[in-house]
Amino acid sequence: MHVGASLLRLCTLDMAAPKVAVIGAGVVGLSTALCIVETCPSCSVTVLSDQFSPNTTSNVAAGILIPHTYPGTPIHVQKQWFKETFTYLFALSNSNEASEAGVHLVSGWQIFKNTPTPKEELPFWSDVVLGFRPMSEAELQKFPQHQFGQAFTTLKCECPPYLLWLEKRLKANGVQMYTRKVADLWELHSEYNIIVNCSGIGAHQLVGDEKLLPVRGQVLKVHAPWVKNFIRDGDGLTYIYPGIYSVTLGGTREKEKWSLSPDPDTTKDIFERCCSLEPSLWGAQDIEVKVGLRPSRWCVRLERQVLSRGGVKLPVVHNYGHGAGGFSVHRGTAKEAARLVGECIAALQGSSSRAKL
Ligand SMILES: Cc1cc2nc3c(=O)[nH]c(=O)nc-3n(C[C@H](O)[C@H](O)[C@H](O)COP(=O)(O)OP(=O)(O)OC[C@H]3O[C@@H](n4cnc5c(N)ncnc54)[C@H](O)[C@@H]3O)c2cc1C
Ligand SMILES: O=C(O)CCC(=O)C(=O)O
Repeated sequence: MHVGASLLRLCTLDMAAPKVAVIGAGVVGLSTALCIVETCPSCSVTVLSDQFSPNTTSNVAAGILIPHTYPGTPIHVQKQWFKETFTYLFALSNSNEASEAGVHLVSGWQIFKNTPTPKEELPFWSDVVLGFRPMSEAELQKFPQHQFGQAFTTLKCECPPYLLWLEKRLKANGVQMYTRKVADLWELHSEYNIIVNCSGIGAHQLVGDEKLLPVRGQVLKVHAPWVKNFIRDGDGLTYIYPGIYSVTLGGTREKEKWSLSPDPDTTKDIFERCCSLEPSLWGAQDIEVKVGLRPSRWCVRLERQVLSRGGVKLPVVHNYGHGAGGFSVHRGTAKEAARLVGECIAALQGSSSRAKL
């Protein structure tokens, strides 16, 4: 569209009902869209995504709420994001929607082969999860290779049902959802007032973010309904997370690897590592292999940006780069993104009333 025509079009967009496009339908995009409609009921929100559940990275995740640390984000901010997410999902797990949303409490152990560092011994999230305490000698007898451990109760999302639950909530709030690959944020400027970028690893190409890199993860989903407790090796590589329908066994963390093809040798290695922690898993059945690319970054990109081209301005809120912890912090970052959308609306309303004078 000609720049002059788009300027005119932008001016005629109704600022009483700002049009917001959220790019991405993973846990971050859907929860951000939901927070926007909750905080700005007059907004008209549309989700645009080239893939929806079941074809997102978010579908591959174990969905456990155990934060990963973003070195470039202050710890108190990360704790706030985690706390808001935990509080939100705890209430959901305690409601009559818990089974549909696939959200439940799960108890278990994080174990260490060597004495942990002080940060590992008392992680920043220890007073957010429930009942965090050192494991007793009797509990540690289950893990003869490990010297130290922590017991606690946290939450887990069964990821595909949780994403569908979010989609259902969005539809009930009048949010439109369209399959569309966005090649350039500017292609949306004549239709929307504000763009919210929740494209996960897709942001590498969409906004050319070279600080955003994939960390490939392979996991197995197995049928082992007798496994009730989670087990996480403190090195973060080997984990067992029982869910409602399957147990997730992990994992791998392969930096800058883009392949989505499962690797059979890795499958065998993951299975053996998990069986050495929980020998009853030798009896597990129906092994399904999944691969996802964690959108990893030094810090989550959660900020406002105003793009400018030929005198036209396009407000953008970025919310991507959640790496290995998207489920753990999604609600907290979605709330902050919605607050930033509110700031964009206030700025647009200010400039449209100035233009009328
Ligand atoms: C094996 C594995 C296990 C994990 N386990 C956990 C866990 O237990 N707990 C936890 O907290 N985290 C976990 N994670 C991390 C978690 O999966 C991610 O942090 C989270 O899914 C990121 O969500 P997202 O919405 O940003 O990305 P995605 O789920 O990848 O969603 C991005 C969306 O953007 C869309 N998109 C991208 N580019 C474009 C474009 N140009 N135009 C239109 N649409 C576009 C995609 O189609 C997709 O819908 C795990 C990750 C992996 C790989
Ligand atoms: O690290 C964990 O324990 C949870 C799984 C996860 O977040 C991951 O594999 O990225």
